[in-house]
Amino acid sequence: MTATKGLEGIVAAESSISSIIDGVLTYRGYNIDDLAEQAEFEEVAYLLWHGSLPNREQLDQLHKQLSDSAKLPDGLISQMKLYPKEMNTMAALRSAVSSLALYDPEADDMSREANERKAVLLQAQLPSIVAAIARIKSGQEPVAPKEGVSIAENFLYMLTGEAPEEIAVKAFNQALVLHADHELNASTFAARVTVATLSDIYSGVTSAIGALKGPLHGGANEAVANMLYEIGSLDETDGYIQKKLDNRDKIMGFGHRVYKNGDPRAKHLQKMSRELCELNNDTSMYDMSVRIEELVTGQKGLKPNVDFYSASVYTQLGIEREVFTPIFAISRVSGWTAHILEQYENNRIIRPRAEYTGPANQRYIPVDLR
Ligand SMILES: CC(=O)SCCNC(=O)CCNC(=O)[C@H](O)C(C)(C)COP(=O)(O)OP(=O)(O)OC[C@H]1O[C@@H](n2cnc3c(N)ncnc32)[C@H](O)[C@@H]1OP(=O)(O)O
Ligand SMILES: O=C([O-])CC(=O)C(=O)O
Repeated sequence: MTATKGLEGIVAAESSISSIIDGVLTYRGYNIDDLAEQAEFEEVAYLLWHGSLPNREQLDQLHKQLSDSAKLPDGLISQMKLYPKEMNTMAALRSAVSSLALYDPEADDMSREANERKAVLLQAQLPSIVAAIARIKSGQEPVAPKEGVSIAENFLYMLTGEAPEEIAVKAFNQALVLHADHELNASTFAARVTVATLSDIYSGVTSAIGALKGPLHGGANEAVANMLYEIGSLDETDGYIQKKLDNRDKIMGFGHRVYKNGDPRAKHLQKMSRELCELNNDTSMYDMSVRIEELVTGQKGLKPNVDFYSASVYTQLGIEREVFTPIFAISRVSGWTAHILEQYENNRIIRPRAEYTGPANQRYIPVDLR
């Protein structure tokens, strides 16, 4: 038995949710480019869960279900207020989502209907949790969700307490669409491994959040923003990046296990980043990002992934860096829950083997004789 490090190239599940073939990403057969330009995030969530786009009536019904479910249990808000102010926002999100199960009397109901209902509930409540965590961390009261508005608008409203501009809602909606699902990425795999033991959907999403937190996965968007702040200006960019390249350090937001010729989501985020920077009359962050791309792609052949330009997009929307990875989770929970539902439908416990590399034939010596 020989192990493949990082399971590279291993096909570990069948799935009909999203595909990456020859560098083209589709959700249920729809090209991500079309969805990014035209779809509302709620339509995409429906598509991932049900396999087809909703008609007007189905979409209206989903909007209503999401709106009805967006308010958080009072007990959860009280609990989040007790988290230390220095909390890591992804750790707080992980704890809060785990706690959500305690407030759901159907948490362990494994019927398809109950799990679909919980998928909608998680999709509705994650934005409310993330906005509440961000506000509590900065010493502000959480803002209750608004009725009858989209997830993108509601999240930006709950974050600031003010009605967001139309352009911000449009950009944020597009970012949500672009992050919604991505085949068997690490967090989705973690979710599937967890629920394949027939554990509940909350456990699956909690595992996924833990996996997304790492800087090699979703945590890279915050790490990119930290890098841009550390560099500070276009003039400093070449020196900073060259030093990292010479030291063979990783440059966050570049490279991908599957895409070797570029991530199809990055161009949309790059365009959005440029437009928002121009609108804000300050293109310095965009200019720095483009220069970093020139250097890293030029010297290492590595292309930006979804996390690279999303950092400047969220910054231009006035969002704090520590909320970037939780925002990823707000979108990806649609994909995680779709994969969890798919796993339950055709389940077998996921239990691979390890190639043993430790010592053999050890003799036990009692503790006082060692
Ligand atoms: C939503 C997402 O999860 S997208 C990914 C977000 N993560 C990041 O942006 C973090 C930076 N990127 C990386 O760490 C990696 O490219 C990953 C984790 C995305 C993919 O990892 P893997 O498929 O295991 O690629 P691996 O790390 O083996 O890279 C292959 C080679 O490219 C190099 N490389 C890969 N990414 C980078 C990078 N960002 N900067 C510099 N060098 C890199 C590696 O050092 C390695 O070089 P070597 O063969 O000389 O040792
Ligand atoms: O697929 C991956 O390995 C990481 C990724 O881009 C994502 O989860 O969106």
